[in-house]
Amino acid sequence: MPVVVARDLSVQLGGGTVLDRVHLTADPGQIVAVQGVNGCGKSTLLRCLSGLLRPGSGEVEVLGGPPSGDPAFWRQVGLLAEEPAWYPGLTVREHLALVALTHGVTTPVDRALADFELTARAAASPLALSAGQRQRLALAATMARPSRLLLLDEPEQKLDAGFRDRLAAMLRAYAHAGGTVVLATHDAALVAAMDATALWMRDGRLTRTGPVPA
Ligand SMILES: Nc1ncnc2c1ncn2[C@@H]1O[C@H](COP(=O)(O)OP(=O)(O)OP(=O)(O)O)[C@@H](O)[C@H]1O
Repeated sequence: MPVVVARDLSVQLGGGTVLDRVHLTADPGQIVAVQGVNGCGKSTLLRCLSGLLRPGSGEVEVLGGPPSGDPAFWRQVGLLAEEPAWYPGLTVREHLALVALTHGVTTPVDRALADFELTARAAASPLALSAGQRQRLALAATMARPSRLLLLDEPEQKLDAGFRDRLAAMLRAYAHAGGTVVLATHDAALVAAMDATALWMRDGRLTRTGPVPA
């Protein structure tokens, strides 16, 4: 059974059509990567899939029902969209410890710090991190806990090339273990490295074909 089903999704914003009868499905173990130019509607699609935006028409089913927005839903779904608000009085380690405690993660926090290359900054406040380090912390907070679905809006943002490769490997492993990923991205190399199903958004429509090379 698919983890994500979107049928005939349409969204109008600011008087224009942003999503136009979009269909999308994502199965367990599948990584679906949506690419397309700035403003083509990728984030809007992810907002619909996460239940943060109600489509004007069409249907979304996530894990067998409409995205409900209650804690039980979010415990199964990891979302990386806008940068989260950090607690200035908590360190990087304490943020990840909070996530681990809340989600019953038994793997030591040191492991997540190492996986996301944050060990050397574990005692810092998130506000004292570089932009790329903060992106890694946001990814760690999303990925270092159990979930069945990851919805990621441009997870490659601000990451260096080495960590992008690492991210691809981590997402591949997540999918290999049965997780589902739907992401919006501008990084074609990341899509290839993850062996993802590549989709393109153009004029509010989702297609399987990318831009024709010039
Ligand atoms: N609240 C809003 N009111 C009006 N128009 C909006 C609103 N939010 C988004 N839009 C418009 O909807 C379109 C799609 O925006 P969206 O953020 O989904 O694009 P995107 O593909 O994620 O772009 P990017 O690659 O720049 O992140 C854009 O033209 C944007 O200007």
